[in-house]
Amino acid sequence: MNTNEHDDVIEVTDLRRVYGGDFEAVRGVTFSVGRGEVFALLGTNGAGKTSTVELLEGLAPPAGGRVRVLGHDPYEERAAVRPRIGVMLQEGGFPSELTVAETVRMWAGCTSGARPTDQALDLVGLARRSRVRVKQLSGGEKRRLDLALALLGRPEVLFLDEPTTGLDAEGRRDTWELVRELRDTGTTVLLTTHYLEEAEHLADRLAVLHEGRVAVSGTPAEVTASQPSRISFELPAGYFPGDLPPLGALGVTGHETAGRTVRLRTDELQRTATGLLLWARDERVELRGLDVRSASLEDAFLRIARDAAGTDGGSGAGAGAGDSAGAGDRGGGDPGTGAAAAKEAVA
Ligand SMILES: Nc1ncnc2c1ncn2[C@@H]1O[C@H](COP(=O)(O)OP(=O)(O)OP(=O)(O)O)[C@@H](O)[C@H]1O
Repeated sequence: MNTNEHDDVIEVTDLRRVYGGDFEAVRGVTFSVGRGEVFALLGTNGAGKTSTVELLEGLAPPAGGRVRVLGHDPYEERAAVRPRIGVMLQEGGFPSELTVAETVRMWAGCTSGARPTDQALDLVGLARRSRVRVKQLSGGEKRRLDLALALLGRPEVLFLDEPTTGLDAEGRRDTWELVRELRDTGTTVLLTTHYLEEAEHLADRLAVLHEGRVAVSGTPAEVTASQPSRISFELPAGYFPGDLPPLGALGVTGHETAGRTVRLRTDELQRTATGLLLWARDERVELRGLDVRSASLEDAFLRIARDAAGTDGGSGAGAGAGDSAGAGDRGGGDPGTGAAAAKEAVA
């Protein structure tokens, strides 16, 4: 048994899952999660997140590779693992005629060392709704009830499959706060999410899955560091792209122009921004609409989706084609178009 604080509580090595004998939904996934860490699995629809998490929960045996949760095989040694984990599935499926409190009490009957019902409901902000029938709860309240049940046995490891889907902004923030509190008291949390800001706010580390494989992993900062920062502005009246200072000398790695809007990519945001502002000062012009931003997790995520969809003859996905020239490379060079399309593909 793991007792060391720094032990990996979850270890996944070359994990595989096959459906119907020939469809490989999980194709060699490897990652580990340390005690007290929040780890997020992100990915496009159908990337294999739920398929992976179900193997960690011991709901099915893997087709290949190895899973250990708290040092045990969660499928073969289910009895050793199950009492120490909490699971919040995507679909709860409770009897709809029971009240909220009755549902918790029923669940508590199958859970050793369960928290008192009031405490469990209080944790997720459902105490006031304890006498309401489950069928009368809103979608977001049902997600909270799911979470209360997952927390009932004071789990060492918590699996949360899209925990905030259907919650309003306040409910989402409350859930994040709760997850942080649990993490701070030593609970290990593995969550899947479609919300990139959720991963950015909550996760100590994350992995982005794509088509059953880990496309990128690391801390949110590490993952975003692999993406360029962006600067955009309107060309001052009477100026052409060729009038700008030599962009390569400012650290610009790519640029495109759409109408009067210039968009630059750079790995050296401060150097590029400084050079541009000094140029504007010397020219005595204003850079209207100036927007300077570091890469976000969303940029990294969209790039993965875009790369995956990038075999369609070079439309929005080929925004890099605009890297070579200053003037006139518009249309397909508009990264907004490509990003929006990619975002739709992953929404
Ligand atoms: N029981 C099943 N039988 C056959 N194929 C399945 C089964 N469950 C999932 N799949 C397929 O396996 C792939 C991975 O599905 P999975 O649900 O793990 O993805 P996901 O990343 O959780 O997706 P989402 O974000 O849409 O929930 C998909 O192509 C899906 O259609």
